[in-house]
Amino acid sequence: MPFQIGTSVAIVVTAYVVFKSVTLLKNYTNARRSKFPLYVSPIPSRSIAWMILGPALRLQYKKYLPAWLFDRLDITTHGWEFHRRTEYHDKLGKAFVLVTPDECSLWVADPDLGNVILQRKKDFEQPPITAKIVGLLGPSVLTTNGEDWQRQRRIVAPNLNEKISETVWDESCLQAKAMLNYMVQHPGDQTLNGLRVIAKNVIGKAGYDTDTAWSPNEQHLPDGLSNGSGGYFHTMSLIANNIIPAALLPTWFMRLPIMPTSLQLLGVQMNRVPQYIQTMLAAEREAADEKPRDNFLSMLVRLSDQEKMSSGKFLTEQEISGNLFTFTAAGFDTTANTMGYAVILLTAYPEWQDWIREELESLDQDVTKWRYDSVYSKCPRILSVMHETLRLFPPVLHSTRCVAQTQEVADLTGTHVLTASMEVYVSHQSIHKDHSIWGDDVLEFKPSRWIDSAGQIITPAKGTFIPWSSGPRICPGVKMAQVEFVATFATLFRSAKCEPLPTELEGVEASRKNICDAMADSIVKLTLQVREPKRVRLQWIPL
Ligand code: HEM
Repeated sequence: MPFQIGTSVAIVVTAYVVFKSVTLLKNYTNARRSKFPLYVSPIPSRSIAWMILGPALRLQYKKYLPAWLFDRLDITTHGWEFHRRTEYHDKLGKAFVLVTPDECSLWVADPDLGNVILQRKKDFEQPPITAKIVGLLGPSVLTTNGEDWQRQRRIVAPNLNEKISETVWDESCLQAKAMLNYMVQHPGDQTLNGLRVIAKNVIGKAGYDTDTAWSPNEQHLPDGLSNGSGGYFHTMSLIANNIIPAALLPTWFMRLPIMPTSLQLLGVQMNRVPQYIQTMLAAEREAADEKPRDNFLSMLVRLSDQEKMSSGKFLTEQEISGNLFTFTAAGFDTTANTMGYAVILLTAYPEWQDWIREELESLDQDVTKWRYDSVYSKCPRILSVMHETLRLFPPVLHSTRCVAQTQEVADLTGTHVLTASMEVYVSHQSIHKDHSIWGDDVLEFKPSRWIDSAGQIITPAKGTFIPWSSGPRICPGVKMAQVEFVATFATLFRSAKCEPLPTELEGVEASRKNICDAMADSIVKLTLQVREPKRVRLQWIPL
């Protein structure tokens, strides 16, 4: 019997190794045609086990493996660019092809080539892996291509334009004021969580017309679970924190008693999503009957009317679910993490707090008097803090595309043929850390690099600053995120300063180093974030 089990295992393992060797060879042949430099790794980079365990075990295998082996593993780990910056590109070139048994992917850190790829949306499409991961609740503007993308983009983008700026501004100021009042009284490890609460509540107000008072605990189950939106927001936050298992594991599997409690909760909550959406849409229909409303959710309700199909402006039920997820999770996680990194950077390098305060001193001390029209444009230094944070810590590390049909691209090394189904990653992170673009102080946090002699924000050369991607699929939430960031930071730093909170055993300098170390220990979940936010202990001191 043991012999039979042993033989069966040996047969399965041999078949797996042979199969992966064949696919590796096939991908290698495909990659060679491109004439880009090649880098080969034997790791099955798309296996669920590796996608979940790879990033989690990175520090262990870094410790025990020789550098040549570690390098081959590390490049297949999602988020490698954050830790390795331009290292692989320095060795291999500004564009190279990674070959594994599961993928053949072009990595681009050349701003000109990246720009061309992101402009050619028909030649370089959103790949199936994006739909698999970010489309877990249905197709959306982020996951589709061709006519489906065009129809959804025309519907979604206009709802994120200037007309919501005033609401976003007012709500961000209100939320930040409440958070500051709490933080001044409660120094400790809550700041990053508090900023997530702001981002979530601002999306709630701007997208769903939902008023939620700021409260310190993002993770606690909100009272409104039964009314749909409370439970929905809570689930979006859980998914954002566990995107890979949420996308790749079936919910029945997550709910097994042997699974960690956090995964079981995720499984239960994900099963409830259709019910939450139905409740939200029904409540919105009722509210709209009384008084027509103008927000993201009411727009979805209007377009869910299938009779509109003939007008070409409609969304299917699945698309409503998918776009709600994209709008909520993508919009909130990106902005929340950007704000988190910016607070850490300003605390680690306090001279920049003094620099932004010079700008803020001209503003009324009473935040409730601030109006978007008159105050936002007076804060270019705060916007430059956002840009500098996004340069160093872009929440989305790269734009992902795939080659739909054979394409040609050219760079300084010549013309290259790219064959389907090659994937393409335009690396925001590696381009943002390139010293030939940004200078020798590339790794320094220096917001003043964004301000020209007239005190206005500098527009960098095409393709060199792309935290929001570029081309026709550029993030439609840029303005919303900027308004939210500026309102929040103006409110926080107009009346307080932020310092590291030392423990009894460490001094201020040691605690400053501790928050920098916490920031360096980041991980990609839905977007880039500090692995252990509770390590960031801060105190807010009123001025
Ligand atoms: C700092 C904040 C943000 C960053 C860094 C960011 C980044 C990005 C990036 C890089 C993409 C393009 C991905 C690709 O090329 O495949 C994207 C797309 C998108 N973002 Fe954002 N985003 C932010 C905020 C927001 C907000 C606040 C919203 C809405 C509430 C939003 C909604 C979207 C949507 C709908 C798309 C899909 C666009 C399309 O494919 O046509 N984002 N975002």
